[in-house]
Amino acid sequence: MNGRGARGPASDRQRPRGQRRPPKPAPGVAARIAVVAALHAVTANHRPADTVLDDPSGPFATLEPRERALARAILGIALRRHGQIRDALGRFLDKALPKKSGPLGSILEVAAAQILFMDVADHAAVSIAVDLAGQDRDAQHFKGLANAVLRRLAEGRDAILADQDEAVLNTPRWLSTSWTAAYGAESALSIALAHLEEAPLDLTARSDAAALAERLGGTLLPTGTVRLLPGGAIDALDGFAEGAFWVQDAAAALPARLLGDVAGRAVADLCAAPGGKTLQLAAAGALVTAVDHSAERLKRVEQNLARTGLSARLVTADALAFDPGELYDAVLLDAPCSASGTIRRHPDVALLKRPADVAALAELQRKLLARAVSLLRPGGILVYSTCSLEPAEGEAQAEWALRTLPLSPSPMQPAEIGGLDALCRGGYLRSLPSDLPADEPRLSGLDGFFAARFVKN
Ligand SMILES: C[S@@+](CC[C@H](N)C(=O)[O-])C[C@H]1O[C@@H](n2cnc3c(N)ncnc32)[C@H](O)[C@@H]1O
Repeated sequence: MNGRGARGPASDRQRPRGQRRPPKPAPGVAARIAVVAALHAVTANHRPADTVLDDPSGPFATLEPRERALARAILGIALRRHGQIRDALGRFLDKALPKKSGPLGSILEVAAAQILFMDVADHAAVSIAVDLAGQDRDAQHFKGLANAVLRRLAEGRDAILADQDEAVLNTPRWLSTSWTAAYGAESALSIALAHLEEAPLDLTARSDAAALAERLGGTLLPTGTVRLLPGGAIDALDGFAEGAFWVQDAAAALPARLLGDVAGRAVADLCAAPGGKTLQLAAAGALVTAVDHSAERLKRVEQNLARTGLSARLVTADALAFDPGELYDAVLLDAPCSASGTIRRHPDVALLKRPADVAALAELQRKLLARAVSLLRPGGILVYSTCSLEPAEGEAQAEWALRTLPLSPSPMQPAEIGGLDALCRGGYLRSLPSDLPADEPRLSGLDGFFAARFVKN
């Protein structure tokens, strides 16, 4: 969006002396302004939602906690149900919106997210949207259109929702084609449906997972993860400040465990930030060297280590050029990937990623695999993992590594991951968002993850 009229009020410092403070937006309006800007940043400027949410000069930065929580909820739905929202709006638009309509598209989508999927009064969603359009130089010409479309949407809501195929509409075709080929039509559908639910809050305990589950009233999964319902401030949870846990999806916590007993062993954690696996390895007594090329992201690892009282050597470097002059007992390569396994947690991934990204990342992953092997002593263990559902970033890479690099397979056993047979596919770890179902959808599922273990010849 061009932001005119949709920006927050100027700070007191910037305001000329004597000028009156502009009126504070009515409750809920600041949240909608921020969501419109954030949605536009994702869909038009292709920025990952997390970078927009965390941007200190971004649209969420000045929101008060209550507005922020509302804005996050609306943005989450607008991204997760983006295909349905666009389909629904399209039913009332004869043609594409004019190019010179400013943030009108995002304003309509944000209002539609509320009308279709949230417990918000229709008239409030419509009137705020029309007001926001009115405040923008370009969108103001379409106030009438916005009003008419959104009113008709509210009237037709039930019939539209009954008519839509939510799994199809919210899943890009190339992803459903890939999942159908890899896992079958039934599983592809289950994955798409799992993506419509918010993911649970998963925690890894620094030491005693059972005690942490009891302390927080969470569920202890067979894999050792403590699971809570999503929502609420993580830093307000009992034990956060003292570093009793860190946030980590239950599937993301499995690859580090495949390295076995690492106490006293030299382990390189390549592509380590924000450090969930570094913390696991350090907590298990490994001498960890955590490598990431992003100094910014390594700061998060540093903060997490400080909070949990754990230690690791942090190295800012391109893993492809990392040359420590020593060999490691084990290497964990949690490679950069399309992240298509994390769509439940990051619904923007479905909107931002393209098949070409998978191809480019697969090439990088092979280079990183070769580098990882060169850092291992003979007999050392390599675990390669990605949070992707695409076999091109998982199984195909493991098969390539076995054909090309001095590696032997080391198939994993279900007992190593809490006895979850279903996740042990062909000796590899392969989790799907539809795995580990529970009665409460928001306590169900896992990130889509792949991991393979090898021994260096
Ligand atoms: C999937 S994330 C890693 C998540 C992390 N292992 C964890 O458990 O928290 C991938 C990371 O790879 C890093 N990365 C990407 N390319 C890299 C490279 N060539 N060398 C080092 N790090 C790289 C990114 O900065 C990012 O932090």
